[in-house]
Amino acid sequence: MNASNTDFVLAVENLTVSFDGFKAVDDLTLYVDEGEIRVIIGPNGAGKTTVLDLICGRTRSTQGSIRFRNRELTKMSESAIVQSGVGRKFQTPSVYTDLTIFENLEISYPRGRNVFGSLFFKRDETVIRKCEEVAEMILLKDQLHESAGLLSHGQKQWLEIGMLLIQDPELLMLDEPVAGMSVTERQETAKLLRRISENRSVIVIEHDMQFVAEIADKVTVLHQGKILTEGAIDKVKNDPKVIEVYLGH
Ligand SMILES: Nc1ncnc2c1ncn2[C@@H]1O[C@H](COP(=O)(O)OP(=O)(O)OP(=O)(O)O)[C@@H](O)[C@H]1O
Repeated sequence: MNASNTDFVLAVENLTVSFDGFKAVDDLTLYVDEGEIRVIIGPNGAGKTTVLDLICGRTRSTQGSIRFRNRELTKMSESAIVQSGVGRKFQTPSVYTDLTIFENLEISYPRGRNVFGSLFFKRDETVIRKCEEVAEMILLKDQLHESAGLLSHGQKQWLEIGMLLIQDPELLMLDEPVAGMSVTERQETAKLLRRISENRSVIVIEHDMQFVAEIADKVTVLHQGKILTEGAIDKVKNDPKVIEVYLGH
């Protein structure tokens, strides 16, 4: 049986990308389950960000396949990948600081995204409800009509997650979501990701091992573009190979 036609939300198989002969991702195979939080860890330059870039279509693969709900993504445009249900958050928050939290969420609502959508965009009950629902999830309901510029760094990260959630992605990818956050914000983010994964899968790149232990269903350790090991956090953090190339440093 071809392993690609499975119940996995995401099936990455034999994925390779070469930059001038250098394989940043090298024959990578990984599968992500429904409702799973997968954390990718590994030393600098291991290829973690490149894997997310490949999945969201920002970087084109040299070889291999990426199937999301059994649809091949490697030939699709970035926007088609977003529309198929893959959301990606980059490291630096990019919220509109001169708009309110509500407005930030509203402009991210799928109908408002293209030229025609925004021309005919009407603020109806559905949109308002959805913005409120997402604001509650990201702990910003009480500040809904305040300026996003007043939010802390951590809250801006949550708002950006909310701007993705409003599009209802089935797979959400986050690059170092707790970088620069306070301890309390980290704990809240862990709870937030748990709530988010109740009805979608999440891939997170993270260095903070305490946070990884709190959220990960499964950890994939990348090293030189390949999987060094994969499994539950306890297995991974005690693996001598992982200690040697990553945790011991
Ligand atoms: N567009 C590109 N052109 C050339 N080399 C690239 C490109 N993108 C990434 N690389 C190289 O691929 C390797 C993997 O980079 P990547 O950013 O994916 O690593 P990472 O594991 O995310 O590291 P970090 O933890 O530092 O963010 C690095 O050596 C990087 O310089």
